[in-house]
Amino acid sequence: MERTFAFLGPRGTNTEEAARLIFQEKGNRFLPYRTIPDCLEAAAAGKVDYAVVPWENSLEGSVNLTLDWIIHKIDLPILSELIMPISHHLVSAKREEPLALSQVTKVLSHPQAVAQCHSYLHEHLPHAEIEYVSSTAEAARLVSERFEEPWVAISAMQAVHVYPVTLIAENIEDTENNFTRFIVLGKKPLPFPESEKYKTTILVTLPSDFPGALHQVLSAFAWRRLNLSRIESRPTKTGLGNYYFVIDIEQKMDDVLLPGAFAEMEALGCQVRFLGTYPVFVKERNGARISLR
Ligand SMILES: O=C(O)C(=O)C[C@]1(C(=O)O)C=C[C@@H](O)C=C1
Repeated sequence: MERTFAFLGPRGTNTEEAARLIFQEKGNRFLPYRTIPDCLEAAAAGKVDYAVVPWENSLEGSVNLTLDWIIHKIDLPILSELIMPISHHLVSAKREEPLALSQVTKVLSHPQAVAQCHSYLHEHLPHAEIEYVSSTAEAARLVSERFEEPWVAISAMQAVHVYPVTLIAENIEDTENNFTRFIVLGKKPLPFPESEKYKTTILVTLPSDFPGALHQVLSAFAWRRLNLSRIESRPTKTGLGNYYFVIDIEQKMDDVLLPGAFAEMEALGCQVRFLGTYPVFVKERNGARISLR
């Protein structure tokens, strides 16, 4: 059965690698979209079956654009998560004389990628301007097109195979512990194999004027011994100081514990929105295959 996947493009992004890794079966089609909102809207409008987007990085934290779009703009369940190691590389346009770092005037990349390479940039390219673009592959594409400019891009290794660029420096991320979580969203369920690890993600809005509401919410999980792996607050966009809490619970939706916790929060006056219950897949660094954890 043919399935279509929107990914943050153009060709050669980390998101494309994540999408192709998790959906390796023949017949799947992967379509590049220019921005994260474009990917999510394509899946929401049924132009593609699924969207694959980044949503958290181990060095830089949440990809706020993904969170905000899921919260405010669309209503698509999260169907799975892939955790993938990320390496960044410095590339320039192919040129006769290799570009010396001292000649570089501008570094282009995605804001998350730049943030994951601050130490390298501080040490080796303190003189260069930083320009944020929509993805790491877009940075490589632009640098290759403007080959007369002394510009470099921070991009993934796949981009080196897609665009006419040369590697200048490899693995420039601040630490080896650089992992990004990608999620798959879509209306139709996907037949994933059983996994040892599942998560459930919810969005909680606290009642106003309720001192200690967050404490009460957390205790609804604590006394049921439900493990939380992330609590992220995002503005509701209704006024300064109003927040949603995105909460990842380390287990699959069940019939007893989670419905009980949600009912308890609702009884406190909280609004609870279910964002998905899904298997987690992990690609180990240097691991040829993804494993289930
Ligand atoms: O630009 C890319 O290659 C992406 O896939 C985006 C993205 C991100 O938004 O976090 C994905 C993984 C890395 O953390 C850096 C950039």
